[in-house]
Amino acid sequence: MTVPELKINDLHVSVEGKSIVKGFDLDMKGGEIHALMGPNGTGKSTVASALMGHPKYEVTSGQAFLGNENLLDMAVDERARAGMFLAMQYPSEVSGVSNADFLRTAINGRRGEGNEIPLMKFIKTLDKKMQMLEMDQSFAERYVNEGFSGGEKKRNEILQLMMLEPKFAILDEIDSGLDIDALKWVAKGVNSMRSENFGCLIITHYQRLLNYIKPDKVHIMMQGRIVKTGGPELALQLEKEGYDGMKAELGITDDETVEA
Ligand SMILES: Nc1ncnc2c1ncn2[C@@H]1O[C@H](COP(=O)(O)OP(=O)(O)OP(=O)(O)O)[C@@H](O)[C@H]1O
Repeated sequence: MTVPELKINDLHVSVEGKSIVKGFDLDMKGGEIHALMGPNGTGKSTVASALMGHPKYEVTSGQAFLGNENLLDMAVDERARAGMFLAMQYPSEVSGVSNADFLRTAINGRRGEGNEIPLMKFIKTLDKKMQMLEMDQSFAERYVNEGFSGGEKKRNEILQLMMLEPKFAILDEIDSGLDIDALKWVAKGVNSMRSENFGCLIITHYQRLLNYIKPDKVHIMMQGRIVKTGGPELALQLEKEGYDGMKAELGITDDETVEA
């Protein structure tokens, strides 16, 4: 398997004609886990949606490559087949479709016709991964996310991640709404995926998650682009000083568009 590298150059994204992402650069080597932090409304989820090919998010310029594959040239399903995965900030409910059926269909969609996962292997794998996440087996038969609590939905996103084994995952605020124990199980699930063939971008507001999933790099995004990159200590600095402290350090004012 090729080691995936995610390279984003000077990405600009508009939503309903309004420019949101303004020159976003990111370079992630295969196997790395990075964290993306930034104030509300700065465009973190917009980057995620644009990379996954959401039609509402118009990439007006820039490039995004997963290995040699040009993501921006691909349809949504092609991006998923290429190994992209998004754990959503607000996971959708899919009424009438059981979690197990949903996962099996998604896995087979990626594997392609003639290469479907054998049923017994699927059941065993699902069992094992649900146990790892301390999810009750009844969640396999329940409709996708229907009636799930906020924390159960987030855990279900990680179950999808572990079952689909993508090359590159974006986890959008996977820690929001999780109690302390669930946070640990989610971190355990993500850490179990760690390998040189799996890259992961964790969008989060809280340093706490990064105590459990050690990132290789931490990026701070403001006003539509990354303004500072560092190691895990950057998240601690942010927690201590807040975004105002970071803005003062970088000389960013509220109305000003950050210059490249
Ligand atoms: N589908 C949409 N329609 C209209 N505006 C949108 C849409 N998606 C994003 N926006 C706007 O783009 C801006 C950036 O939103 P985005 O969700 O990317 O921010 P964020 O950094 O992820 O914020 P948060 O930390 O609050 O989740 C916001 O002003 C938001 O209202």
